[in-house]
Amino acid sequence: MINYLLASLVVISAVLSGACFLGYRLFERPRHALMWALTFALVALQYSVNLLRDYIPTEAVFWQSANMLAFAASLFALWGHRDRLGLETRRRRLTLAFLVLSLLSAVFVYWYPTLGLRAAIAPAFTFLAMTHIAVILVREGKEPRLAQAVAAVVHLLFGLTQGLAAAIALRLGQGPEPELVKLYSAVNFAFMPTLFIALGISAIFLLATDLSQRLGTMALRDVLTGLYNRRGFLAATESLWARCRRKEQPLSLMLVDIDYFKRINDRYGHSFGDRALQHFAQILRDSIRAEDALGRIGGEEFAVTLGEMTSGEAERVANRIRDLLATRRLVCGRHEVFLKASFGIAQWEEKDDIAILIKRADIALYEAKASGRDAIMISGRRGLVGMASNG
Ligand SMILES: Nc1nc2c(ncn2[C@@H]2O[C@H](COP(=O)(O)OP(=O)(O)OP(=O)(O)O)[C@@H](O)[C@H]2O)c(=O)[nH]1
Repeated sequence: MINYLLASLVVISAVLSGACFLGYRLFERPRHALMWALTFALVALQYSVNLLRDYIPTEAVFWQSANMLAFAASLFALWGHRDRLGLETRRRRLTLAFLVLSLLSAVFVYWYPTLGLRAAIAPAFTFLAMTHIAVILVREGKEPRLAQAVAAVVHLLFGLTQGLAAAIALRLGQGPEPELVKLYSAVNFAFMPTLFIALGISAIFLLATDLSQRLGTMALRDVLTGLYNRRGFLAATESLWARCRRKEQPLSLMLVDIDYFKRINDRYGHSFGDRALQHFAQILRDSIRAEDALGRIGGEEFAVTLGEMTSGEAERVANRIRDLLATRRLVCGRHEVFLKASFGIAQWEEKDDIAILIKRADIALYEAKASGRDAIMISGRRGLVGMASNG
């Protein structure tokens, strides 16, 4: 009966390892997926060692190999979770922990054979590792939190059963009490396998939620600059607009288009053109507040929605951008390039919806371009408000 259970646990661990490995291969190779694949592979080996116990030459070899596999599995699980949350982990420390634990196990297995200690050391360490994972999942978790909260609970419960198993193993080492043996079997063969499967499922859920979160972000972001794309920009503008309307505050929308960008591509190449777009995006980022909406809505066309700002205040922002463009150079080999841009600004009016607001900013931008470029034009105001002297 126990052998059947162990055999199914070998298969389940192998399947979980395969699923994590697939997650690694299919979902842009997150390193933690690979570590979890290794964790479950090591657990599969650990259950195999238990299953093949009768074929292992000595009890000492059995305990030492089972313990070392358990230490390695817990350490890889821990490393994977820390890696996923962006927490630094020193490989040297992990190796050291593995060596010290293996040595300690060897002491209880070979030099001072102590049944309780050699059986308790691995679950005791797993308890510590799982509790650590549960704590960092709660403390350092990122949005959305549901999958992480579930994983934290499962890790904690699994850790607690391991802690309980360790405590019972310690007591059993002093003499087999029938009640304790029963409890030990219940923990090892009923709770632990169930929680172990839940643990595997929670890992797969984490990988899946991370992926869907990434896809959601990618759908709203421009890959080259990291700014919003048109869709993301419109969504961010909608919420800014709703907030300003509620608070009866002004709002301005600014379209910015790099001048003669085609020439940059033609002269210095497309990849330099890409760098120029990133450079331009950074200047825009540095010129506005975090709560403003900023997007790249076309090839070399950008848009900024400035909450609680009149068109006059938006004009000051445009001038700040022009100042930065004039001072921050781009270098391509021996060449220095300074970008220039044209600006169209429109302030929201009662009758406008977002489409009309954008349309008005677009007409102003067109006029700025038509006037000779490197200029700022405000919708509804006659004439240019800013134009470089060497325009
Ligand atoms: N490197 C690079 N170039 C791009 C990208 N998207 C669009 N472009 C280029 O941007 C250029 C836009 O050219 P035009 O629409 O003629 O605009 P322009 O040369 O800036 O002229 P004006 O806007 O009228 O001042 C084209 O050469 C596109 O190939 C991109 O992602 N990377």
